[in-house]
Amino acid sequence: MYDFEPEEASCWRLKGQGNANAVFAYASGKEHHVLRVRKEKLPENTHPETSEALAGLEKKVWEGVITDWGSGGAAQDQYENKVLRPLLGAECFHRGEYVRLPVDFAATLARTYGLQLSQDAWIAPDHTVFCPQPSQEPGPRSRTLSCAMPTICLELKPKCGFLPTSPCIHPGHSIKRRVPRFQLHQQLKLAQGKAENRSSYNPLDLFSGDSLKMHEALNDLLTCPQNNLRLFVDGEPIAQHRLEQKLVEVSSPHGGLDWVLSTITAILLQTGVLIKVLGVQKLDTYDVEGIKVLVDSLLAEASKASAGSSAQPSGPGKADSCTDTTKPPQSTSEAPLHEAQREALKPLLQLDSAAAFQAVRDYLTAVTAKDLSIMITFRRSSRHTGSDDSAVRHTAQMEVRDPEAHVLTDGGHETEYMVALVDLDIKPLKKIYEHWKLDRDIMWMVADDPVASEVL
Ligand SMILES: O=P(O)(O)O[C@@H]1[C@@H](OP(=O)(O)O)[C@H](OP(=O)(O)O)[C@H](O)[C@H](OP(=O)(O)O)[C@H]1OP(=O)(O)O
Ligand SMILES: Nc1ncnc2c1ncn2[C@@H]1O[C@H](COP(=O)(O)OP(=O)(O)OP(=O)(O)O)[C@@H](O)[C@H]1O
Repeated sequence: MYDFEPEEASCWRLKGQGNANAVFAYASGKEHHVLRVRKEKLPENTHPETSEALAGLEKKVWEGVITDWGSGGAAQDQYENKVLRPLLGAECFHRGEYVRLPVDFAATLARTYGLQLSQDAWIAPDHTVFCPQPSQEPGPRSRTLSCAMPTICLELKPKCGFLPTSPCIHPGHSIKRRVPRFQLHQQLKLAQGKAENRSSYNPLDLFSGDSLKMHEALNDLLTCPQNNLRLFVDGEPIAQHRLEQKLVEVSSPHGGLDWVLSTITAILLQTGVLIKVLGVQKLDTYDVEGIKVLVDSLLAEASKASAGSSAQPSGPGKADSCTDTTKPPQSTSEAPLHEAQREALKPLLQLDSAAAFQAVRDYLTAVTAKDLSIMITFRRSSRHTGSDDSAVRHTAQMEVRDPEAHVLTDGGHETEYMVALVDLDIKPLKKIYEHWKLDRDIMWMVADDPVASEVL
């Protein structure tokens, strides 16, 4: 469908990027696809034997689910199809098609935007626009609502929507049971200069199912969007500092920000997408404090079992050179396991290998759901269709041709919308050690900072 000759690279415009991927839109505007290109990974600071042991364990953990770890995106495809789709439902899923980019094309794109890009990429629908855009020639799918406003896409990265209750959590970390992880992490981000202002956003409110609390959570995201709220207008990404102003501008003839937030809330409730995402997040039942110990023990067992192997008996948390030894040794995180944790961990460490691998898979799957984004794309019709809601819904269903679109009615107006989930990447096993270190750093931060303890 697309020509990936190097001279074609200029047709692709950077639309967004994260840690792991850069996303480009086709500049002609005729096509409604994005190219999501995997960034080149930096060389890792991990002991090679540890990496090998982790890679071996990772294959065992996913045995029977992922059968192809080679290049070509098969592992991600199998993860989405076999693990995520049954849990999250097919509605919000738009799995892209893997493409191996020619080396010259990837290099030209990388040079243009100053990025380090791999050749691994996916073509996916552009979720920030309807197909086709209102300004374009009508096509077979184009008999959509006549629009009074541009297409708005709000992208939410809701993060973890529940408080952990795992008995594997150190009693000294009980704040984790009371304060959402997002707010605890804010503390560390502020201290590290990764966030300029504290966000008051509370994911528990967004996931509450209570429209007033959801409205409030969305309002907090607007006030301080960080990387948890992004705006696209007619497919164009809007700079974070202009987000609120632009949203006011495009929505003011239709009820302004209040209408936008109510619409988003109604869409989230109508689709039930947050309930599904929360269900997957809750597969993290042991917390990283439990899962890290389980992975340590699985690595130790694998090391014992492989005769003659020189693999390290523990994970990178102990073996690599990233461990920060400058932190106070009296911290509960460096202390040996608490008696209560030891007790709580017993059943976990006695699981047979199939159940242990399932526990690790569940944790990793939950992490995907804690990191995904929800793209909500909508536009309001100029037509006033009367006040009989059932009649309106019927008419709307007859007229809206984009199979991805649904319709919401308010005050006789029709709002066409689509919801899509993005960033559904499988998380590598080694991430568990990164999560554990981050968790430890957050706990140090909160324990050591009297202001933090007071604010939280
Ligand atoms: O660990 P967290 O909660 O900070 O989440 C990371 C995100 O940070 P955030 O706190 O949302 O700013 C982080 O987001 P940013 O790149 O900072 O926008 C990534 O999404 C990262 O995932 P990956 O390494 O790209 O696979 C995320 O890592 P995972 O936890 O999903 O492995
Ligand atoms: N199908 C899509 N249509 C339109 N925009 C998209 C699409 N997929 C991704 N994007 C945009 O590109 C951005 C980066 O994509 P993505 O979240 O996949 O990157 P990532 O590196 O995996 O992110 P993270 O750092 O959170 O792990 C998204 O935040 C979103 O704004």
